Amino acid sequence: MMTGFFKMHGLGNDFVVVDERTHRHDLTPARIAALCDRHTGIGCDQFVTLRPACAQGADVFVRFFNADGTESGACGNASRCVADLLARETGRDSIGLQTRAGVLHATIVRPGMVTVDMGLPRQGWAEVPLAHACDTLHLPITGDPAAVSMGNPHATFFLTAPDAMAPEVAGPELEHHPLFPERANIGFAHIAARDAMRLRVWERGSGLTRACGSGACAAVVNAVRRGLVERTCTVVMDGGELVITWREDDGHVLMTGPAVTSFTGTFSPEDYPR
Ligand SMILES: N[C@@H](CCC[C@H](N)C(=O)O)C(=O)O
Repeated sequence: MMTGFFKMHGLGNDFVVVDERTHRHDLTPARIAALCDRHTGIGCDQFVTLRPACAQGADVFVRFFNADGTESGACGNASRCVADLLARETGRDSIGLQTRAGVLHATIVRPGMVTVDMGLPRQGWAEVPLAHACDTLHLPITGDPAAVSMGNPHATFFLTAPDAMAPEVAGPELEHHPLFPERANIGFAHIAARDAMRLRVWERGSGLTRACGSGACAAVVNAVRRGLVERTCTVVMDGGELVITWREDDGHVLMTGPAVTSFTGTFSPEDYPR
């Protein structure tokens, strides 16, 4: 039986989205990893499945998988893409996304431009999670990164020059640092102004991507905690820009940026190893 998919991206962070609301498709972690392979599969940074929602206020239950087949609680760029998809399906401009990290509310700013309320950042060491108690604003790792969870674990390094650290060199080891029991996404940020930063992210389970939405939220939260930027900040990544606001009144983080459908297609799950 053929499975339909949407190929989507947010700032070049790309996804295969499979709708399982009416029919499950036997998508094991190994099969997802094979489908994510850019040479022998469809190719994408993350694989996303949609199932019926069971939480109040949610239109759909969204699951995010990395290219290695592991699951993550959050994916900012894919959240915008799924909201855009559902908005076009329903004709509404407000969509509730149930994720493993909670229900996120998305608003369509205009066609193809979406704001997602990514909720509260988790700043406690056990919430990130870290392997032992320590100050999440100054991790005991060379380079002095800060950590926070946006529903998934992030560490952010603040660089003195844009290319002071190369994500593809430092990222793989840091992702597996013993301080991160669930591994971590590693951000490399350079503050350009009080309202702008440059960011590259080595993503857990997917490697260097062109943009990371949750990583951008984490970088702004960590930069605000360190007094480096204002609460609204433009994050410039290889694939383009996101505007992130860490709202003062309720502590929620809002992420605004594009969502694009590249093409649709079909595949046969049985053609990929289970
Ligand atoms: N690209 C994402 C994050 C995807 C999940 C991440 N690699 C993890 O394992 O937590 C984004 O846009 O947030």
